[in-house]
Amino acid sequence: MPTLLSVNLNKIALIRNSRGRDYPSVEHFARIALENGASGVTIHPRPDQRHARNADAMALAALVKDFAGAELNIEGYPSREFLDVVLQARPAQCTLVPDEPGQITSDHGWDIRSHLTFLQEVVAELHAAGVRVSLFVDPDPAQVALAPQTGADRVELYTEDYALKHGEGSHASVIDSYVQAGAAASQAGLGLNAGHDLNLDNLADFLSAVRGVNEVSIGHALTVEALEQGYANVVRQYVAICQAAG
Ligand SMILES: CC(=O)[C@@H](O)[C@H](O)COP(=O)(O)O
Ligand SMILES: NCC(=O)COP(=O)(O)O
Repeated sequence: MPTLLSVNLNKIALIRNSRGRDYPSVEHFARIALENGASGVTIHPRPDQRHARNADAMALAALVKDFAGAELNIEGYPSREFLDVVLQARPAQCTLVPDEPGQITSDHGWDIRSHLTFLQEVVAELHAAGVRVSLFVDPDPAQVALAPQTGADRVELYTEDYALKHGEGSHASVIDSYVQAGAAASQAGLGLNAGHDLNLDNLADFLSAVRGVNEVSIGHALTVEALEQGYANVVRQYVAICQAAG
């Protein structure tokens, strides 16, 4: 089962918002990503709409229908406003992230035990709308083991710590936590996603160690790498790494 790539378009939206016009177009780069082998696209519309906006969710939900099998993944904190956007867009997947509104970026996974009833209610509402649900979690087997109690379909391993250590040449010190968390997902019957700060240098090592990853969602590094190498070229490189991982 190959790992699928979902391209996060947040940073395209960030550049777009800096001029108040639809340039660059999020939809244009979504098409480039999907035309070059990505299996889906991701956005994370935050409360302040600093980059991805609620309207992008509707536009991308329509756009992915032009590509057989392509999926939209909408990430975010399940506020009422966010859930209403997801219910209107009806993406294939919604990834629930425990971010506070003012966070500069996502930096932790759910404490499932202390949010269990809330997550159960949110998952049930999204399932009723036919949306697959993934929970953003730290690489902690104990958290992963709790995830089925929420009704969620998948977990997404938060990979920033791995990425930072890989950049320092010391990822061996943390990779086992991801391996164990991935094994816990498999034992719990959960699908396994991963994301945050993955890049062209660290992705292959992650996928060779953590087996059975269904989907990686990548955006920040991909966008920066594309500034040097071209968007289509970088997407194709990520797809090749995912396919080589088997
Ligand atoms: C949940 C996660 O780790 C990322 O997908 C997040 O969406 C990144 O958000 P920013 O692009 O706002 O940093
Ligand atoms: N869920 C991770 C994601 O969508 C993109 O994270 P990043 O590659 O922008 O760090």
